[in-house]
Amino acid sequence: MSKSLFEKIALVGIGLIGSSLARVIRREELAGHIAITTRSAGTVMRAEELKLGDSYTTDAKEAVSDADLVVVSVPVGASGAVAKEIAPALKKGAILTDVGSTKASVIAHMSPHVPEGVYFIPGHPLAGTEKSGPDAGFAELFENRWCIFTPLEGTEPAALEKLSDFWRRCGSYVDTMDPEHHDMTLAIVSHLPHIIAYNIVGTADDLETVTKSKVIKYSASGFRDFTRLAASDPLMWRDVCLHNRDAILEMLARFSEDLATLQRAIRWGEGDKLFDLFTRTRTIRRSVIEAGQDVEVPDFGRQAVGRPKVQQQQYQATGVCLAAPSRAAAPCCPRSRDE
Ligand SMILES: NC(=O)C1=CN([C@@H]2O[C@H](COP(=O)(O)OP(=O)(O)OC[C@H]3O[C@@H](n4cnc5c(N)ncnc54)[C@H](O)[C@@H]3O)[C@@H](O)[C@H]2O)C=CC1
Ligand SMILES: O=C(O)C(=O)Cc1ccc(O)cc1
Repeated sequence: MSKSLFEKIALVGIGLIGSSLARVIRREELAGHIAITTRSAGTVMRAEELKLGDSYTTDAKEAVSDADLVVVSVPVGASGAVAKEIAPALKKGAILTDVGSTKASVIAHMSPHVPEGVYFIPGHPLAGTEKSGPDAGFAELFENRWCIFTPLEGTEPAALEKLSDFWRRCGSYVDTMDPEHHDMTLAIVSHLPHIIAYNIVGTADDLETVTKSKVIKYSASGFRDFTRLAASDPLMWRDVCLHNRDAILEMLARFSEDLATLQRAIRWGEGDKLFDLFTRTRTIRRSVIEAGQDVEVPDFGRQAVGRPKVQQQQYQATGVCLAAPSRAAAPCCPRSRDE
């Protein structure tokens, strides 16, 4: 039997992401021992019933002691408190990582607590669903998805390589970005779609009761797609909004401007404008489908460390540079460093 990648992995938080990790770690034999901890005794019990690990405790310090890899999978607003709690028990030489949907704020809240000799490498698997809790996870969640690291300056290359290897063996492609670029990118490709979904479903819910029953009854697939996103965990998304505030506000401002332009085109019957926009966006959908799961996130100075199949069509099709302060000022994206 081949030796495990890590002798002991501690999973702090055992919801959708933590339990999916537990399942894939077991399947791929990535750890000699899986220690599971979360703050609620009921959730720890459920994890044990599901046989997700080898040991179970609500005592986070006990779970992380002697662990070679510690993965924090809790709502981003709780990451600082969790880091503070586990810090004294972390082993010298251990890798500490997280899976939070925002990165700059997680780094700000976790890194002050990380002891000397522990390698802290923030991460974010771009994989998930609208479900939460230990029953919702599945071993295939990370397959053919990106996992982005936002390493701190001076990160030990061997530790980054080992963590990259871990995520590759979970089925993911790995990449690095700086935290601000990550947060800006995710604001448009993930956070805004969720906010729009929460808003449109809320608007429908605010309609008069008679109309509302019709909305539910006749909801077309477009509205149904929004209701899936709008069913995502409220606490997790509250935290994402509060912890990626600036990037989300920037993207919301651009979105609102574009929506006002669209509104004006509809009001004034500017059919050509509508047709042109709808044609442009259709090409994006086509390149997303063509690219399958290997869709390239917009390039913000990315450095490939995994095995990404780089797909530039999505960006090339649009020419939209999300990183630029204004689209008019910088109509093209910087090219990736490894081109
Ligand atoms: N749900 C998704 O689709 C994705 C989520 N993420 C990120 O992964 C992290 C975890 O998300 P999920 O697994 O979906 O959430 P979840 O709600 O399914 O699980 C969260 C876990 O954290 C624990 N927890 C909650 N508050 C805590 C606290 N104050 N202290 C200690 N433990 C606490 C809960 O008991 C639970 O075990 C979040 O930071 C989220 O942003 C990343 C990618 C996708
Ligand atoms: O369910 C969906 O469509 C998602 O987009 C899941 C998701 C949620 C949060 C993340 O940080 C990454 C992925």
